[in-house]
Amino acid sequence: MTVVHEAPVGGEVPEIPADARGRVAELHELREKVRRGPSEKATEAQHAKGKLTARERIELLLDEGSFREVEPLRRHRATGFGLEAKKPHTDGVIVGWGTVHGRTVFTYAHDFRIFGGALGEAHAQKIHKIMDMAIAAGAPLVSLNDGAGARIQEGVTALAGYGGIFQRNTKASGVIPQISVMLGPCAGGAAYSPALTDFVFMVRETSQMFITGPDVVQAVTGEKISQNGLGGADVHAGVSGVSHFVYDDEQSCIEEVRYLLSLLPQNNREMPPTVLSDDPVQRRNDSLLDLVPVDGNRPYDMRKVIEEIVDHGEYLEVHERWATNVLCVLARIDGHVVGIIANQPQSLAGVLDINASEKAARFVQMCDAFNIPLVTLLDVPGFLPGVDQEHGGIIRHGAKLLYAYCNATVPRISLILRKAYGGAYIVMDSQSIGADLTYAWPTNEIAVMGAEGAANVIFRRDINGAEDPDAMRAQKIKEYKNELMHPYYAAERGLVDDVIDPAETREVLASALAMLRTKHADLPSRKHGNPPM
Ligand SMILES: CC(=O)SCCNC(=O)CCNC(=O)[C@H](O)C(C)(C)COP(=O)(O)OP(=O)(O)OC[C@H]1O[C@@H](n2cnc3c(N)ncnc32)[C@H](O)[C@@H]1OP(=O)(O)O
Repeated sequence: MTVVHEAPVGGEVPEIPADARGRVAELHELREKVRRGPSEKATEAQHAKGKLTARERIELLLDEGSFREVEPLRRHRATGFGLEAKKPHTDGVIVGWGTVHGRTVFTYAHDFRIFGGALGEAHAQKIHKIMDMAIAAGAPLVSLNDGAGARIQEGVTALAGYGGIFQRNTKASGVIPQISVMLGPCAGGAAYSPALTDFVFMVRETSQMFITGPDVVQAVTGEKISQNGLGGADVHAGVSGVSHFVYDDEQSCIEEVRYLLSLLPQNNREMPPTVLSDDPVQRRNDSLLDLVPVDGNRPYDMRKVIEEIVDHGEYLEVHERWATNVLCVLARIDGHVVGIIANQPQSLAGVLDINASEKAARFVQMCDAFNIPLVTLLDVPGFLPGVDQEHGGIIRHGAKLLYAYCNATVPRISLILRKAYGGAYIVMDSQSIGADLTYAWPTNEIAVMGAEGAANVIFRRDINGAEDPDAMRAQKIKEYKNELMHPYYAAERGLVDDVIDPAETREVLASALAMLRTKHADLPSRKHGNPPM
């Protein structure tokens, strides 16, 4: 049978089957043709690059057999540059919804085999429709990106199509989770939309993101660089911070998207999904005493502390390779999702710098938007001093983290493990900026700065005028430590709610989180704040 839609432009129009059965058969034939896509050769070329087709990706993302496609028969109506003769069904993007772990998820996937996945008017309208549906239904949106940006032949209508996506990305921000999975070379608009979403996933070697490709870069600046060198997965996961997660292959990448979705609510009116945990909340954390050295200058791996505290030691680390001096992870305590922000003493001693501030600020903001309580683990020597940092705007970037915490209305608990100095102590969810509960281990030191630095400033005259300046300095450091830097100084003033045995950490956090589950807090009515972006 010849499908009527086979030859829409010119040529002889085939007969429409007269009976209902014939028409149904025609429909199935058409569906099968659309499902197969443009050609076997194009599919082979996609596979040869180590990439899956759009439909294969959707199958990996969604629960088996749950995908319902929208507008599979859509075609563009553009003219010029030979487009009249090239009108493939789907117009290069497959859109629809299905379920992930039984919950509704909307998705769209660029089909690189059609116009290199480039976005034209019809293609854009399909994405707009699915985004509107996701917002209306209050369900997450996952984009599977493998597209060359604006479709060059369609000019300004393609550009306008991107505008509509950006506008919807922004409207959906903080309303439904938006996840961008980068699975091919994504240029121009195809890179900007992901930047507006909550999470960006990339795959090594096969995915790239850039505003302008290597050829344009070379023409404008003279710099010669490969696609991966300019905007590959490792660059964006480790240098620019554009990507939150990076994987070696598409299968493991998409599997992790499913895991992330299991930790997020459907929308901002829901709580994240809880599970029944068989990891007892009373489980003692005796190993923490040996894990964290008392000497504040000795490094250790904060990930091990997190593993010890959370259910079954399981967590998902966001931005694992970027700004490694701060850790941002999603995990569960007593089956309930929490967002943990922690200094990492084994990277730059856990200081806050420009990138760490920005990373943590975005994470705090995301958690607050999606009703995920915050647990902050402090072991911070301060903000990183230096000309580069000051000139790079550490004040402005550090303020982002301060703003994000001050603005967060979800339950907020902070725990000071060892030291918390200066502005970094205030910023990292101190009681004074609105933490609901603040705890400290008996090893904690909260102060404006370390004792050595403090003594050099406030006892400078005594030290310089002494017969033995070194002995005087040592004495003054000791005095300062004994007076101000003992664990109970803050507790006596009510600035920490309790000093706890490290072995009780999990139990204390779990009970505080349980108490705060019914917390309700409102911010003053306003159009929106004016954060230092
Ligand atoms: C707002 C904006 O989005 S501006 C950005 C506009 N987009 C761009 O500048 C990107 C232009 N394209 C490219 O640089 C490259 O095609 C890449 C890097 C994306 C992919 O490179 P390759 O993997 O080598 O694929 P290749 O270049 O062969 O493209 C595959 C097909 O898509 C087509 N294609 C690629 N980009 C576009 C585009 N933007 N518009 C229309 N068709 C395109 C190609 O003509 C080719 O078609 P064919 O199979 O019929 O020959």
